[in-house]
Amino acid sequence: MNELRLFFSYALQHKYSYLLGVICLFITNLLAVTIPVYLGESVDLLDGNETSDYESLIEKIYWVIGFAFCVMLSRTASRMLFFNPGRLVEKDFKNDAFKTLTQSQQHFYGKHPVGGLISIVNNDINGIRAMAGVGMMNVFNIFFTLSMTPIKMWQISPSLMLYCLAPVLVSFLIVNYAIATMRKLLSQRMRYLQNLSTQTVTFLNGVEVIKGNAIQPWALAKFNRSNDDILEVSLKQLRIRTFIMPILEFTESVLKIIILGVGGWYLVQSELSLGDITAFLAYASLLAMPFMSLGRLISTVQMGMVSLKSMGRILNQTIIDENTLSPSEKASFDQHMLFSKGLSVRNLNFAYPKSMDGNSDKISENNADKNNGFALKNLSFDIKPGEKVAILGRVGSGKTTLVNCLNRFYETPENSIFIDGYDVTQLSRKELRSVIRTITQEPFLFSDTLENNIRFGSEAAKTRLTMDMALAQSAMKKDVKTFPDGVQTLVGEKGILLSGGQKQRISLARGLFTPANLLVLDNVLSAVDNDTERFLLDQIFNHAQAKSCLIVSHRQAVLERVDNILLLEKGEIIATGSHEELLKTSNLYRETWQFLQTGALEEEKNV
Ligand SMILES: Nc1ncnc2c1ncn2[C@@H]1O[C@H](COP(=O)(O)OP(=O)(O)OP(=O)(O)O)[C@@H](O)[C@H]1O
Repeated sequence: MNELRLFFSYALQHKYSYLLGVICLFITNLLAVTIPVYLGESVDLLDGNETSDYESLIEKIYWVIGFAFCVMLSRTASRMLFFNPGRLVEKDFKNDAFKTLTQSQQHFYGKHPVGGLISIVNNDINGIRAMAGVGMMNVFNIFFTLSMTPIKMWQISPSLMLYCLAPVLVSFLIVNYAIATMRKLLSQRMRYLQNLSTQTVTFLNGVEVIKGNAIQPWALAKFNRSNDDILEVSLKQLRIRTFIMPILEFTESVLKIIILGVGGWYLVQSELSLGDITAFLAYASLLAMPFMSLGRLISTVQMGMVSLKSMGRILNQTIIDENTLSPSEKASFDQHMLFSKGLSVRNLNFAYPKSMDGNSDKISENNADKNNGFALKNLSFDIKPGEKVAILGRVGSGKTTLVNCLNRFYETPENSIFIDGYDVTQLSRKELRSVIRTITQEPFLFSDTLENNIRFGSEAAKTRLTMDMALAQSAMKKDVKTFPDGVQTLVGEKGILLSGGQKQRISLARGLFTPANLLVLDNVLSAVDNDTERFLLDQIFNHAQAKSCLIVSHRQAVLERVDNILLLEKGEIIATGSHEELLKTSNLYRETWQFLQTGALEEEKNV
């Protein structure tokens, strides 16, 4: 969607408010151009110096006061009627941007760093708000003033009006040139703000690394450079802005001089009265105002367009997340019965999009060298209800990639992964994730209480576990007793107040708490000791609410206990079978097993 379409798809939701605002602006301008008529007539009455004119003068003064009061009311109303939608449009854009960001694919985040996205939602949005509020108001205000004021001036003296037009046009051309320069600076400034925000997020995320390696001077220098860029461009903007306003004020003064000079000449020639000149002077002020607003309007629109372009990068992503099964499939589809036959993977191939250069059609060179560009190649296997399956493979063999394809964290290829025969790409992510629950390799905790971190995403009504049971099953009960506020303890940003093992176990508790048919555990037991590991495995295998389990692990205790093992090498399944079968059929498995046993013996000796 182009920028203007995107803008109007939001702004037009408030069309009635805008419509009322336009009516108020029309009334405001009509009254504003009527006041000089009365002022002129009053001055003419004064000029007449007749006692009989005094009553008419008082009457006209009352009219002027009345009109001025009405102008005040209608202008206030018009501002509210335009500014409120501006705020509402801002809110809607922010909400939709956040919603889209929560559904964006992983490669989107590869192209757009989080800091930059935060800056778009927090800073760039101001441009859109201004365009929807003050911008929209100025469009109509300028149109009414510039159409009504010259007509009134023309009615008094066409030639004097043409004289007045000349300086206005000259200043308009100068201002327009200045504003064209502003546009470049504006988009530069937004880019710099996004850079600074990205740097801030990156540095704060890695603050421990910065402190640990004593590289504060390096980080500070980088931060300062970005900050200097912003300062430089802001100062340039400021210089142009401070130059525009005096030009417009100067134009107004020139206009008045022309009116006094040329109008004075017409007065001497008796072509105009003193009242006409007074009215003209009042119109000159009215005319200068829209030209000032015109400058502001152009810059508001330019800023808005730059902001809409940034926002469009978020909102214009095509995220299809709905059930797209055919009508006949839908007829037999029952969400509650899903996974009654289990999961099948058939000839699954997957290549990462080339993320950093923005060309998502190309595959990642990282993998291309190793496996013709594919991180997963021709994988086929099944997980039946109740079955426990393990994935074993060297570092970088594609284990996490497979996990992320199963739950569609990545854009899973069509016709490759099926649940009960339904292609997972035709199910909504919500449907899919109510069946497959994944606990990722890097546990992520929200800055909230421990209990909330476990409950997040669970539908309380369905779970048969109490918080106490979830804590017991994830071996967290003892730890929680030592926390000052038990399960209500705040865990800090990303769980900073907890140990690595505690974070892993809380994330495991989160997975166990919410029922699912297939529990996928991606290397989640790496930070726990052997005894805890055995305890956790017992809980997972015997008490988990899930019917089936897929565990990425190279732990002996896992490999011995699962029904089936998939041995991955460079993205391909090179052997599959139970532990006993693989010991007989796969050299690599046998070697790995011997290596694991040696490692375990060493560990025991060290203990
Ligand atoms: N986001 C990504 N973009 C491009 N390539 C990636 C991305 N993530 C992983 N890869 C590459 O895909 C391959 C498989 O990675 P994956 O993370 O699936 O391996 P893994 O078996 O889980 O490794 P580990 O045991 O270290 O977790 C690796 O070559 C890796 O460099």
